[in-house]
Order: sequence, then C-alpha cells, then structure tokens
Amino acid sequence: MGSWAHRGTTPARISAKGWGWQHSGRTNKAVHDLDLEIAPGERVLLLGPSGAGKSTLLHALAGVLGDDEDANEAGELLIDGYPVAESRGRAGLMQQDPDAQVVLSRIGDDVAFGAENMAVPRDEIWRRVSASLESVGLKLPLDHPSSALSGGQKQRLGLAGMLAMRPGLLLLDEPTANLDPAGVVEVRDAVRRSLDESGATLVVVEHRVSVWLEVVDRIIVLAPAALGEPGGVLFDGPPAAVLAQSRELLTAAGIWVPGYVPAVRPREASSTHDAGELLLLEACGLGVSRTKGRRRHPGVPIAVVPSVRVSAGQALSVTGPNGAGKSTLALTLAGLLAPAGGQLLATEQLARGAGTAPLKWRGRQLISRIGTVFQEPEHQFVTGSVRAELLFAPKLLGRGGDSVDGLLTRLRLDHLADANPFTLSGGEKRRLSVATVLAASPQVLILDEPTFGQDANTWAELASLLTELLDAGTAVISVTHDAAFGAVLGGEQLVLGAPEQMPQGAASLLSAESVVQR
Ligand SMILES: Nc1ncnc2c1ncn2[C@@H]1O[C@H](COP(=O)(O)OP(=O)(O)OP(=O)(O)O)[C@@H](O)[C@H]1O
Ligand SMILES: Nc1ncnc2c1ncn2[C@@H]1O[C@H](COP(=O)(O)OP(=O)(O)OP(=O)(O)O)[C@@H](O)[C@H]1O
Repeated sequence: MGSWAHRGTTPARISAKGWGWQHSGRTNKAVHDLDLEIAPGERVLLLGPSGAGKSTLLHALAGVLGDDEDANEAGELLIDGYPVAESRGRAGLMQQDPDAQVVLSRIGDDVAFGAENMAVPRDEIWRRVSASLESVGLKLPLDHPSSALSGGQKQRLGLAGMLAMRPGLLLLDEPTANLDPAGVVEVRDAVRRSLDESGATLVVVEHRVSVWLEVVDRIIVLAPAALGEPGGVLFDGPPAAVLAQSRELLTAAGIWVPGYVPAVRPREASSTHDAGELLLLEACGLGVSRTKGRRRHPGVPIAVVPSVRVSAGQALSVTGPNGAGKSTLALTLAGLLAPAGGQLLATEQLARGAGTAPLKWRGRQLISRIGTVFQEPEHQFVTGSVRAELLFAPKLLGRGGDSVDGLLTRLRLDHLADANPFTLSGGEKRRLSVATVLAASPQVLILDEPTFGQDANTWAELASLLTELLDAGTAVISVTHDAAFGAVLGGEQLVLGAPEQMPQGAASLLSAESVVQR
C-alpha cells in the first residue's frame, strides 16, 4: 500500500517533525524546526510575514521541492505516514503565480489535466470540468485560449483545475490575491462546497485573513527563519482564540488581522485640475485592446475611457471586475500597447516641446518618463541578482545608483541583495518589481496591483513611499482591487465595467470620481 493511488482521494494527514528546508544558494533556512500535526479533514489557514516559508511548505507537501540537489532538508515531513516524495499526486497545489499553473492551450483541457492524471473516468472528468469552471465564475467556452486571460481569470482557472481533481489534500497559495471583491467570495464559497463534499484536508495561504475565517477551523502562523528568528510555529489554534490572544503580536508580525489597517497618513483628495498644474498624460476617447496588428486593423476595444488627465503629484486608481481591461489600459497608458481608438498624449513638459504618444518612445526615453510595474513581477526581471536589477535602469540612464541601498532597506530586500530575482518569494518579487521602477525616478508611475501578496508591514511601507513620491510631484496610476490602498493615495478613481454589462461585449468606463478617504 505504498502508492498514493491506493490511498485515493481520502482526506490526508500531515505530520512534520523538526522539518526544515534551506533552498540552494541561500545561507538562511526558509523553514526551520517545524513540528506540526494536521488531522485528516482539518481546514488550516497558514499565515506568516512575507518570506516566512509558507509557499516552501506548500511546495514540499505537494512533493515539488525534492528535486533540488543543492538544497538542504532537515527532519521529516510525512503525508499519511509516508515521506512526501512517495506521496506525489496525493495533493492538489494551486500555485501563487497563476501563470505557472497553466499547462494546456484551451481552458477546458487545462482544467481536465489534473483529473486525467488521477485516472478519473472520461465522462466524469468533463462533468467536473464544467462544474468547476462554473463554481469559480469563469464563464467562458471550454475552447477559450488559456493565454487570453486576465490575471484574475487565470487564478480562477488554476483553482478550477484543483477542484476538478478532488485531491485528499488541497493546498492553495494565495488563491484570491488577484480577484475582485465579488470573486473573492465566489472562489472562497467554491472551495467550501468542494470540501463539504470531499472532506479533504485544506491548507490555504492568504495574507487577507478575514475571508477564510468562516471556512477554516485552525490558524497556524509561521515564524520567519530567514531573519535570524528561531523559525517553527509562532501561533497555532482555533481562529477566534489565536486572533483574540495574539492580536498585538500578529499585527507586529505584519499579519492582516481582521479590522486592522496599518497607520499611513492618507493624502488629501484632489479631483479638480488647477490651471497651473503640470499635466503629464492626457487621453481622450481612449480605446484599449490586446489585438495584434492594431494599427491597420484595430480590434474591438475591450474598454473605452472618455477622458483621463494625469498631472504631477496626482494619484489615479483604476478598479473594476476581473477581465474588465484594467491591465490593458495600464499597458496602453504606459506606451507599451497601441491605443485601439482615441488619442493618448504625453504633454509638452514631458515630451520637451510638443505632445507625443508614449508609444513612440523607446528604452531610455520611456523609462525615465513612465515606469511600469507589471501584474506579473517576473515579466520585469532582466538580470541575475536583486542588486543588479535595481542598478539596471540607473545605469541605462547614465546615473549613479545612490538610491539603491535605500530602496533595498525600505522594501525589506537588503538581506536578498545577491539573490536571483526569480528565486524570491511572491511578496519579495512584487517588492523588487516596484523598487526597480522607482530606481529610474520616472515622472509617471504605473503600477498593476502593487500591493497584492504583501503583508501589512510591507503594505504600509509601500503606501508611505508612494505618498512621499506623490508629494514630491510624481504621478501615480495604480490598478488595484485594494480599496484601502486607493484611499490612502487619494486622487481620482476610474471604475471599469464588466465586459458582459457593456454593449457589443466591450467594457467601458462606469464612473470617474474622487476617492473616498478613510
Ligand atoms: N527556489 C528558491 N531558491 C532560493 N530561495 C528561495 C526559493 N524559493 C523561495 N526562496 C526563499 O525562501 C524564503 C521563503 O520563501 P517562501 O516563498 O516560502 O515565502 P512565503 O512565506 O510564501 O512569502 P510570501 O508571503 O512573500 O509569498 C524567502 O526568503 C525566499 O527568498
Ligand atoms: N494576452 C492576452 N491576449 C488576449 N486577450 C487577453 C490577454 N490578456 C487579457 N486578455 C483579455 O482581455 C480582457 C482584459 O484583460 P485585462 O488583463 O486587461 O483585465 P483586468 O481588468 O486587468 O483583469 P484582472 O483584474 O483579472 O487582472 C480579458 O477579458 C482577457 O480575457
């Protein structure tokens, strides 16, 4: 009975005895001295500050850490009494990076993939595929291309694949980080219904605690080993008890305890444009589209924005449901995608003389004027170390790297200066992607989901840093589902509508308004 297949999809038991893991190339352990028992069918919310080893533990349980020969393992990690290496396939892991999860080119096949590997009968697979896609709210045809999905849609796709597998151990790594508020509840409820049917064991990692409280029966908080702490478990127990007894310690560790909003001075709302202001970007009737060859055959725009004006020192947040076109708008404003209609001008001060479409700028010209943080941080990395990444733009612009050490410290990356950017934790990657853009000191910052996957301490640091930049005259455009972040930055808000609410399938602007201050 050594194979997982014999154990089927029955709820899994997890046992860690003095377990630890040190990734290759690192001097610190990611997880240290972990002692833990999780009973079959338990539902656990795994918390901890960014870099505490949460994803490392989930990867270990899914059996996908063990191939790294230069890494060091200590102690024992068992599933149902067997080493994790003998339990591969027993767990369904939804990874933090939704891109890493997509394996097949059509969404139906992609969702079916895991269940096929578990030898589920064919008719049953396709019944599960349709039911899973519906339960996570991904209402697209089964042959829709997996590559043509927004970040939130990819996240829903990844979860649908896990639910269709019905594994005995469901491991979810920040499953709602890219979702709109309605999607967060939809996905949480889909997980709960699936667990009610299967009785599977759940370990879910999420920075935002409140959403999972009505699903989980236990909270485990990991202590960061990497910062010289002893590692292991900081707190463990029923949610109400952990949150009531340890509230202060948890907030000090950066955990998003329900009701806690880090103290960051909000900016004054300014929705009107003064005559003397320095206008940096101006768009009129701007259509946005991902269609290739747009100049000759511009596709049907997925969103149309009647008017955007962004001035020095002004914040603009772009919100709206998954798939509405927010990232596409951000890439268009950034000069990285051609407009599908209307006009986009960077005004005279920015273009030294006359208004210019940002799309015409190349390399140096663009990065010193408009800095863009992509939704997927990896898409931005071009060097082999964190420090080199931060020096890249200043070098290209012929400037010194004076700001680099300050940014490393401020965004809690100093202990990772020599690390390869691609090996960072999710939160660390996000912070690095923001820092690299700040290192070029652009006049306009465009940030796609800058706060997703951040613990509360780093959130506060990012919010303060951006408020200081706004005060100093940088314009900040952020695409975000994080209302508290939008409120701290103030300024104006664009709300894009869902594609299905709009005529001819195109999204459009629902409203433009001043951000309500906290
Ligand atoms: N493949 C890897 N190679 C080297 N170091 C790694 C690798 N993956 C993770 N690490 C390091 O191990 C530590 C723990 O990372 P992990 O991703 O487990 O943290 P986390 O708690 O999930 O963080 P976050 O909340 O930011 O996602 C981090 O310092 C990270 O830089
Ligand atoms: N690379 C791509 N190729 C083709 N279509 C795409 C691509 N990326 C996204 N789309 C489609 O364009 C639409 C808008 O996507 P976009 O990423 O701009 O949405 P979003 O509002 O940022 O969503 P989210 O909140 O989920 O990140 C979506 O309906 C999506 O299916």
